[in-house]
Amino acid sequence: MTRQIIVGNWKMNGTSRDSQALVEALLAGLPATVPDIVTCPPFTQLALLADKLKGSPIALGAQDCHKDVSGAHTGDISPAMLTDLGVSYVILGHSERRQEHGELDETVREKAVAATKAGLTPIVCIGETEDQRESGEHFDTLGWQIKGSLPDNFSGILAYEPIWAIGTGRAATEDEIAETMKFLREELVRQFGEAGKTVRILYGGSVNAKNAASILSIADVAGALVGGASLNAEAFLSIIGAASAA
Ligand SMILES: O=C(CO)COP(=O)(O)O
Repeated sequence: MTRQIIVGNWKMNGTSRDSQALVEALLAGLPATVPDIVTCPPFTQLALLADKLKGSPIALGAQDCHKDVSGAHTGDISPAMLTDLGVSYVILGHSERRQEHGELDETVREKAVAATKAGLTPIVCIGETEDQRESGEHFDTLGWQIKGSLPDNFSGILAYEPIWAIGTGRAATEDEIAETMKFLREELVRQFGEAGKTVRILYGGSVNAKNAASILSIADVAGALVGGASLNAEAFLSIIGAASAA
C-alpha cells in the first residue's frame, strides 16, 4: 500500500503568532506512526516555520511559485527561493489561483517543470465546477486538465479537488470520489504509461476530522489536501491519525 500523505493548505491565513502556535500544537500532538505530512503556510511564514519544523516529520510546502528562476517578475517567488528556505513541496494550479489569477493549464505545467527542476515536489490541482459535474462534463474537464497541466515525465502528486466541494462543507461522496479516482488513474496510465501507475492522487474539498477516515479508505486515494481543517490543530491531527490508520 502507498504511504498516505496529508497536506495542509493554509491559504491566505495566519500571522506569525498563529502559525507558531499551530505548528507547536501539531508537533506536540503527533502520533507515534505518522503518514507523510506537509504544511503549506503563506510565503511570509515559510522562513519562520522552516526553523520550527527542522528535524520534525512535518515537511514544508508553498502554495505557488513562478516558472522562472529569477528576473523581472514583481511580487513573484521562484522555485529556487523556496528550496533555499527548506521548502520541499509546492501546490500548483489550485482552483483559487486558476479562478482569481486566470492561471491556465499551460502555466501550471510550466510551473511544474520549473518546480521539479529546482528539486520541489509539485502537487498539481485539478477539479471540475458544479455545472460541469451536473452536466456530466466532469470527466472531460479532468481529462483536459491532466493533459494540459502535467508535464512529460511528471513525478509529482496529483490532487483532485472538485471546486464545488472546496470550503462548502459538502465533500464529494465516497462513490463520486471512487469513480473519479478510477477515471484519473486510467487517464494517468494513458498519458504516462507505467509511470502513471505510481503517481499519488489526493482528494481535497471539505475534508475534516469526521469524514477523513472514510475518504482515506477509498481505493487509490493516497491522501488528502486539507484547507479549513488544517488551520485547527485538533482537526488536522485527527486527519493525520486517520491517515496513519488507513
Ligand atoms: O482547497 C482546499 C485545499 O487546497 C480544500 O479546502 P477545504 O478543505 O477548506 O474545503
